[in-house]
Amino acid sequence: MLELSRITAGYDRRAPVVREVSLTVGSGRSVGLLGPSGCGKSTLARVAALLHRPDSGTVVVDGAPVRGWRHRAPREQRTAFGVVFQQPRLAADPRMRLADLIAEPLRATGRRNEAAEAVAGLAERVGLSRELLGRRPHEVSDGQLQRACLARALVLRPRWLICDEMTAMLDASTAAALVAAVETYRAESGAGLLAVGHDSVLLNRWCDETVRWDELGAEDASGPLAKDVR
Ligand SMILES: Nc1ncnc2c1ncn2[C@@H]1O[C@H](COP(=O)(O)OP(=O)(O)OP(=O)(O)O)[C@@H](O)[C@H]1O
Repeated sequence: MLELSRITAGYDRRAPVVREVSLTVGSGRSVGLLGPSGCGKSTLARVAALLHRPDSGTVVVDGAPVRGWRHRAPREQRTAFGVVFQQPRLAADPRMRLADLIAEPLRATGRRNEAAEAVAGLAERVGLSRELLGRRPHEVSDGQLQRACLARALVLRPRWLICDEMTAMLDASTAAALVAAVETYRAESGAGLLAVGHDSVLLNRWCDETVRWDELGAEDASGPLAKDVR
């Protein structure tokens, strides 16, 4: 289970963009989080993925409370998450060939020797040809680069996937292919998913449940209004 409780987070402690928000995703479940641009979805997604330390609130991952974010998170917790962002060009080192980009988490965790086999399998899964694997980000389309970013998110076989507007910049067929690749992985691994976006048709079709940002609510003196999604 991924449990976010009373999360307050942002970029200025005096003006947080996420206030006392709670959200729970059951193990192996998929939850779509819908909300308008700028409401704080990405910030909450980054807190959930242990990439952004909240000002207050708690995150519990599969029963273990999170005590540190980013490099302060223990490796076991950090690598439980695969994350895909909206803009692949901001998420990819422009100097790396796609094969190295996909393998980068393996190298970072001392498993370089598994790279060749893992990259070949994942490339097929996300629909990247061998030829594309040898190219650098500026030599491929946004959709091709996002395919590589999804492969990178899957390479450590995470128990949780956080997809933040993963398909927002993609054409319909690439979007469908990436959603299918996520669902194939989830079906075989039992991984849970938090998918953030503003496309209710897509998220309703993709996820077990969807929840709107305004339904997450804030908590007030009379107790929690937050909606749990299990
Ligand atoms: N690095 C940052 N520094 C300062 N403010 C930020 C930063 N990132 C986001 N913000 C601000 O925090 C607020 C919430 O942003 P966030 O990206 O979480 O929203 P969102 O709901 O995901 O929006 P979108 O759907 O447009 O991506 C916005 O007002 C945004 O301008």
